[in-house]
Amino acid sequence: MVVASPNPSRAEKPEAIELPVINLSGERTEVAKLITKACEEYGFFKVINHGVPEETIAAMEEEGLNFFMMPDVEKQRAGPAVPYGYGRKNIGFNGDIGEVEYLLLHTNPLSIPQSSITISGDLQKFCSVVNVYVRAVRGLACDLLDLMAEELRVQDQSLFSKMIRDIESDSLFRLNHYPPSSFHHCTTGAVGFGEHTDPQILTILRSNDVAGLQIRVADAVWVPVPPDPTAFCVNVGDVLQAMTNGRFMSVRHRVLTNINNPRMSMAYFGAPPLQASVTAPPELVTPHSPLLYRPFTWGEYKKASYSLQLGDSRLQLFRK
Ligand SMILES: C=C1C[C@]23C[C@@]1(O)CC[C@H]2[C@@]12CC[C@H](O)[C@@](C)(C(=O)O1)[C@H]2[C@@H]3C(=O)O
Ligand SMILES: O=C(O)CCC(=O)C(=O)O
Ligand SMILES: [Fe+2]
Repeated sequence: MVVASPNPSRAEKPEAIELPVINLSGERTEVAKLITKACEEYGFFKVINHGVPEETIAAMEEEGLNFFMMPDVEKQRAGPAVPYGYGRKNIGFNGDIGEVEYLLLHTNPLSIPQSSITISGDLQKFCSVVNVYVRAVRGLACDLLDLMAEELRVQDQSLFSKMIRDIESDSLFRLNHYPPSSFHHCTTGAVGFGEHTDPQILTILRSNDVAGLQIRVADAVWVPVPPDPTAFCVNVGDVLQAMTNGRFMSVRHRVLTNINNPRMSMAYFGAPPLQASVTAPPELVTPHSPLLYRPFTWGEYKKASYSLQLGDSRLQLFRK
């Protein structure tokens, strides 16, 4: 378990930055401290001994790979991703493009497009595997959010987690597939998913054993996140930055494609219900740290996000 300490020269040496890896089987208060520190410093950490069963992960990975291996016509039956379904290259609705194909689903209830009768061969099995996986990673996200609330001394310790436990939660699940770059003379990959922050509360992400994810540290340097089959990556999203009154920061990240191997990632985006109000609790607002963002609903924030481009800093629009 290593947490890099602030170091003025680290911006010049990305390889010297050790991203936090937190062992969830450690002592509760110690784990809560490490998580909070990582959210303040990076808005990002990895977790190991997370409790999500290996079979659940393996089954989801298998379904994901089967889906992306299907012929284009079959995959396209699950599209276009407007707003949910199969998409390729186009990300969002404002001209963002990446070397990626994806399946984007709403989780409450699972939004499998009606026309995609052949998803992965057996639609019912696909849905059941996704539902089991989503339940497991949502559980992990809730545990992490409760630890954060505890360490931040927020009175209602389920303040964050209850938003994604809500039956009306607007959470999403996304499978991304990045084919290897075809530019043989390049040593670095193409942009698979351009730089952005995730708008939601918390993202629980994992990938196959192929690198590509990078996070932006100290607004200065892109740090590669090595793939790790035993870990989940956790991203702080914009809503959690607002709800912690700027104490946690939503992490900017991007994906570069690998020149030899296909990368597949699976992301759960824990979000509030559309009508839920997003603001920092009074415990995190003091004369020293006045309220940074005006209260907004998740629906309002989501609408603003979708009207902007991937890399835009949307929270700025809500600064007081
Ligand atoms: C360009 C866009 C794609 C995105 C919606 C947005 O307008 C800005 C945020 C993007 C993002 C990033 C995290 C998730 O992958 C995502 C599903 C989300 O909620 O916000 C995507 C959106 C998308 O691909 O539709
Ligand atoms: O593919 C990845 O590792 C990250 C994808 C991502 O950032 C996203 O889907 O929002
Ligand atoms: Fe993301």
